[in-house]
Amino acid sequence: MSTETLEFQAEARQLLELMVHSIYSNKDIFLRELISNASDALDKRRLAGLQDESLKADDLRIEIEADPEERTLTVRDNGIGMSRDEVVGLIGTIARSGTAETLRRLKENKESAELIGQFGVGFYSVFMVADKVTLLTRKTGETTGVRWESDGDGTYTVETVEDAPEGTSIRLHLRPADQEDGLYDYTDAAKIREIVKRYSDFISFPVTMGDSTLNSMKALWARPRSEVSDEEYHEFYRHVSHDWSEPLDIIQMRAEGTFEYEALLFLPARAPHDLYQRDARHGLQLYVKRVFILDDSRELLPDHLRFVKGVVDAADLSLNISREILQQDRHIQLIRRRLAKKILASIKELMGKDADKYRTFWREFGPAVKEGLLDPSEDHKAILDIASFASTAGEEPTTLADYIERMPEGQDKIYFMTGDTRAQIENSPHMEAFKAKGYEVLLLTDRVDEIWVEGVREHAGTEFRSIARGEVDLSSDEEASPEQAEAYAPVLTWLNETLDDVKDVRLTTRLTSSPACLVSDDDGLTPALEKMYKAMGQELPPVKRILELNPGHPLVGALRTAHEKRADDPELKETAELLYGTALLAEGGDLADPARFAALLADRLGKTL
Ligand SMILES: Nc1ncnc2c1ncn2[C@@H]1O[C@H](COP(=O)(O)OP(=O)(O)OP(=O)(O)O)[C@@H](O)[C@H]1O
Repeated sequence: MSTETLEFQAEARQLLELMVHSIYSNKDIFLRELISNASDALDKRRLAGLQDESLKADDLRIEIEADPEERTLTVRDNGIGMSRDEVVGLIGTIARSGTAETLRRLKENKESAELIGQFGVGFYSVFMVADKVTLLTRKTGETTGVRWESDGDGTYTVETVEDAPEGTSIRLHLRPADQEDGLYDYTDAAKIREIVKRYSDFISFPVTMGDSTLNSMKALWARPRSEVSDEEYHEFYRHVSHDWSEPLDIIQMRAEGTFEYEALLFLPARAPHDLYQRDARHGLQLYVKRVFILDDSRELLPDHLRFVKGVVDAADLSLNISREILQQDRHIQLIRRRLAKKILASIKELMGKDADKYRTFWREFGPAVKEGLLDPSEDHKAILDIASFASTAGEEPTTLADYIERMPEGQDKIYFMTGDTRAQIENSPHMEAFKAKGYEVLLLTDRVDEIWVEGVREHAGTEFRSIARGEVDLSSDEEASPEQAEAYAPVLTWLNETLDDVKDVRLTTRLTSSPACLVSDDDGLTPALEKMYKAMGQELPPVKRILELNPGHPLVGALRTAHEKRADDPELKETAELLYGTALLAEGGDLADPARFAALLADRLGKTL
């Protein structure tokens, strides 16, 4: 049979290069990766046998064979195997999105181990310890197999073979041991045993070498927490998540009664790069009575908790359950609700017992968790209980409970403003009266904040209130007097007619130092929302806001007087435009016609000199 020589895809080649010039000090992990892959293949094989009588599988196992003379190590499984196309597609390429970006960062970065864990080097890690790798595989149901071979340089060969056993065997031609470089003698039985025990003890198939079985095969989620070491949990976490960093928290639960299940869940310590990509792989592994059924089961978690990793083992589901059924199954919906509740409760506990971990969690996953506030069927209180927000009270984010606790006499609302950056909001004119009064304002800069504040009205009995919306209701000593209102009525009416882009013009006590600001109606769209809708392709009539004027500002006072004296002066109209433009700029908004604004301003400045 002819042998074909193919090139690794560019990104795969870069990753291989990193492997060959080994960026890890711990090379032992190659074996964990091989066993992990073999275990996944066996899971699939077992399931195929359960779903189709004719494929019944027995004696599923992983065999390790070392040959000190030849300096080879072989890891063999009788799992599902790979077709020729799969070998080329899965081993020769890295399909995961974001790989190029991650590789670029890896090259520059020292936190490489953590970064690389985000997409898992998996199979390629063999090139840390081997200078030649031969993979022989035959997929269940196919008659011919494939031999794949590579030295870890830019190319590999594939050929069809007639007599391959079902499953996959991977033979490593080991590099010479070099203890200083962390490269051990991987034909040494004691070393192999140590590695398997340490990293792969929980694997549910026997891992054998000669006559002995090296692992205990105990399902971790079925063991009491007190009997499992942190190290074992962490290894298991790596197996299910492909993430090399340690999880922030471990959540275990068991439901007994009419519908029994066990769950072992992990909160990761960092967000994967694809957390906000629709088609990304998220979700839990589903087992039925210790048998692996499905990977990435998003149905087991609400979307806003999609980053949680782990396993659910349900006792009463059918082994034939499909994703489609999963979506509608009443029990699954029940599990999802219970898991969500338990996860939020665990995060709340984490807030109390380890503030640092909680802060890391919220920094990484807060924006995702807040998506839950967009779903009316979710428990908003439970989500807001574990949320924190940037605030004018200090550099550190605050919880709502702490905010409410700090509210001074007279304040009865949770004030917030949304925007792109903290600085932009803090310097916005809307803030002035709140600063003056000493009222704390939450600074909401995540995109999702723009949306949830539209629907969520209160927390723990205290209303939310945007400081850029509606009339300001701060009880102020400087309320506009009836005389003032009367004096300003003509100029306000005139401004309203003159400025096409505003829906109303009124006086405010919101401002202390700026002349003007723009606010949305109580039920009107905000500019950020308008932008979002437009980005989604929705046609909207232009959204108009209200121009609020500070009667205490000299410019506003002078405009009123000028209007009284010479209402027809065309320059007054330009002043009105400048006033509106300034209000827009001050909040970080975009002018419709910046060139015109600049020309008007330059003209005015010229006249002052
Ligand atoms: N022993 C095996 N039997 C069957 N398929 C395998 C085997 N080893 C690898 N594969 C296939 O090759 C793919 C790529 O493996 P690789 O280890 O590089 O990445 P991965 O397992 O998908 O991810 P990670 O490395 O993050 O665990 C696997 O997803 C699997 O489909």
